[in-house]
Amino acid sequence: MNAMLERSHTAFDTAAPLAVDGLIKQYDNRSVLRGVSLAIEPGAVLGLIGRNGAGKSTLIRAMLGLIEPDTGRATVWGVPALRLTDAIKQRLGYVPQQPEAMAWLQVGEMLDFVGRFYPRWDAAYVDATLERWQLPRSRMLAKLSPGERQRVAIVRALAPQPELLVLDEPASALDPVGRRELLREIASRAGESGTTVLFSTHIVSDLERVASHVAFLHEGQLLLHSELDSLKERNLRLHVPEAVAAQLRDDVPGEVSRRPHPYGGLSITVLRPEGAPWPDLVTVQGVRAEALPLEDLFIEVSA
Ligand SMILES: Nc1ncnc2c1ncn2[C@@H]1O[C@H](COP(=O)(O)OP(=O)(O)OP(=O)(O)O)[C@@H](O)[C@H]1O
Repeated sequence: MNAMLERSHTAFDTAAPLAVDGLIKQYDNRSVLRGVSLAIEPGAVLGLIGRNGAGKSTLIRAMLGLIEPDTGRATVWGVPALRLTDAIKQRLGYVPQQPEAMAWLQVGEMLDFVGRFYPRWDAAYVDATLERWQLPRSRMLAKLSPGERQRVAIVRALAPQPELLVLDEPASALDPVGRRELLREIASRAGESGTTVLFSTHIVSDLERVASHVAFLHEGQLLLHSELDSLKERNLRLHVPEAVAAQLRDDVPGEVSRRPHPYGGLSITVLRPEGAPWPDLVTVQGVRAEALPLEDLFIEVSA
């Protein structure tokens, strides 16, 4: 696997809505997070992407102080995540991957109960959304389908009008219509209220629809953290004909991966650092260049 390609922020940014530095976490002597450092800018919509088991939920839980890392630190607006005050908790909304059941309550009872703890609780939003999603207040939480339970968890997280919204694979149990609606809601919260959003996913198209930034986690390491548009502009796959490939001695600057091209020569993926020029190879006669779809770029980066 490639060494870490692009570290995010080197300095620990304590003013950031969410920041982690050097997070290491092991379970049963297996490293799940291997030194993750990341800071999320105010107003960013960060899509955290990675394959099953990459460590996304573990990272999110450590960022919010729900688990303690073995090493490293996490802060929420500069406050250590393991010691969040009620005032900080009121400013953040969290949709866990598996929302807690509270099975003995009805939908409306649970939301009314939770709402009492939030000064900015938007009861009108709750009523309108429950109606739009055809979720009667009188339904028992225990009897909801996983998708319905996820919708209730989303309402619960959004109703306090949080400044920071953290969603762990929020769309996993939603149907395509629900997923689109949720993504629209995330985009409008970010656009209109300046809400900072972190959401994890393994669906690249969801990420492309709403994220301003992307972080790619692979086997517990953060391989990429970038603005989404910049990432799209900075990558190229180069098809290098055999005659040119034979003369290549060293790695190409920004090289991410190289493999034999099915029709001869080499296929080299390049990720140009921010502000750096393209490598000279791009202009060599016979070399063809194409931008990669993000999904392919993630595969190359983790190859
Ligand atoms: N409490 C735990 N005890 C033991 N192992 C754990 C625990 N929590 C997570 N793991 C392991 O850590 C690894 C990362 O899990 P995590 O849930 O963070 O991944 P993920 O990227 O969110 O995966 P997915 O996309 O499948 O939800 C997995 O191999 C998982 O089995």
